[in-house]
Amino acid sequence: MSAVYIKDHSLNSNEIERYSRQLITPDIGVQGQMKLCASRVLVVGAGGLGCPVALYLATAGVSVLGIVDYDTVEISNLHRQIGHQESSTGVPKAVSLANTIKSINSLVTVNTYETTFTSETAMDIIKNYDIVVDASDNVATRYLINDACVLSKKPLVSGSALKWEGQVTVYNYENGPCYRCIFPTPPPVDTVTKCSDGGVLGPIVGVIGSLQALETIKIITNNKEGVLSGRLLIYDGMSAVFRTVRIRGRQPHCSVCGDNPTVTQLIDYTEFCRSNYSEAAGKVDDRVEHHNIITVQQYNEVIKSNKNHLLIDVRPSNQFEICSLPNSENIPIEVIDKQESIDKIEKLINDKINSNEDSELSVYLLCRRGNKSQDAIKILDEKLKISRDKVKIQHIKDGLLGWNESIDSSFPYY
Ligand SMILES: Nc1ncnc2c1ncn2[C@@H]1O[C@H](COP(=O)(O)OP(=O)(O)OP(=O)(O)O)[C@@H](O)[C@H]1O
Ligand SMILES: [Zn+2]
Repeated sequence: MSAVYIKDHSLNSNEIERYSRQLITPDIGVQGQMKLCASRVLVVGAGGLGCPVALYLATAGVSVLGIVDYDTVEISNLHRQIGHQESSTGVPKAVSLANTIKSINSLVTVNTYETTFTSETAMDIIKNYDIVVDASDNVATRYLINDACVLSKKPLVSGSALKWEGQVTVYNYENGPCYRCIFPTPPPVDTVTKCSDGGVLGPIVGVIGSLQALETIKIITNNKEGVLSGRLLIYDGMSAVFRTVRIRGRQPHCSVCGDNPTVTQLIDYTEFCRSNYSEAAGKVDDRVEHHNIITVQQYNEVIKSNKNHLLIDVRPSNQFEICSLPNSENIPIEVIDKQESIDKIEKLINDKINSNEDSELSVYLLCRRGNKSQDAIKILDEKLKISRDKVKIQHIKDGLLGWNESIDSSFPYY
């Protein structure tokens, strides 16, 4: 499988001065620096991982850096995406990161792609680079990058981070496994926790992104022995523990890098993974009956008309504490099926009905994006013993993100 042959580039005095501390390092040397100064690396994602990766590769003297990101900088990115500034809010992330890089190392050529990396765009972009770094945040993009790397015979430096933990490995290097050898099928959509749901600490993505940059430097400088191929490095930031575990080698039956591959060109990864190329946009499909759905606009009318109703917010309590709509009760989805919660909901319903006897009571379920609130409908439909004559249960489509977008932009978006 793919090795990397980077031609040498003789160093000029500027480069010798700038990279002096690095080029005297054992196993780098002038030869290694010459390789770095001739190398071309593509970084997909200019977020939490992509910022440290691109910054360290640029400062190490990579010749050409490609940066792909379809998104723009937001204030909530700045706690960890250290290649962007407050003044870049609203600017495409690829451009913002490129500007930061150029202000640190003007010797580097930065190509920006302010676009989504898709099956249509991937091969055309990748062909200009020697190595690809996956700094994205969603499963569809991970499979896409993997397959594009296998098909174009390029090593892939992969990283991920969530909460207090992160992982790094190198795929498709010197006959090592690819991402599909380890994960032949995508995980069920519901089991994927996202940074925007689970949170992540800046220093965690900083550590993982730095390790990705280091693996890339080892590949470029031909330090083959140390490359993290066939091994997975796991960092637990809370316990301050690094572990490296062996993972499966290349699988002869792998559908893309195996002996008789069935994937011989890029496919539709959004269909394959039943999710899209955007972690945040993650369109939520309607999974409940039409009469169980209310829009944020309709809920706004409910509030304005003072209609008797019960609002249950099913997000985790730590999210509820940050911000919530007025008069909402927090019963997290994780515990809503417990008898204690059901009893509590029945009591809340009865209290509301008794306070306003002749009206029908609507119970509205709310979460961040309108996904878990649909699960809650199904659970309550099954568990609530209370008569449905006077009680109607609905979920608020698009959840609090929809509320922020369409009703109240001052409601914290996070
Ligand atoms: N297929 C893709 N094409 C281009 N950029 C992508 C693709 N998939 C993911 N990205 C980018 O990768 C980056 C991942 O970084 P990260 O998760 O730290 O950022 P984020 O999406 O801004 O996070 P948050 O969830 O806080 O909004 C994002 O900037 C995202 O736009
Ligand atoms: Zn494989």
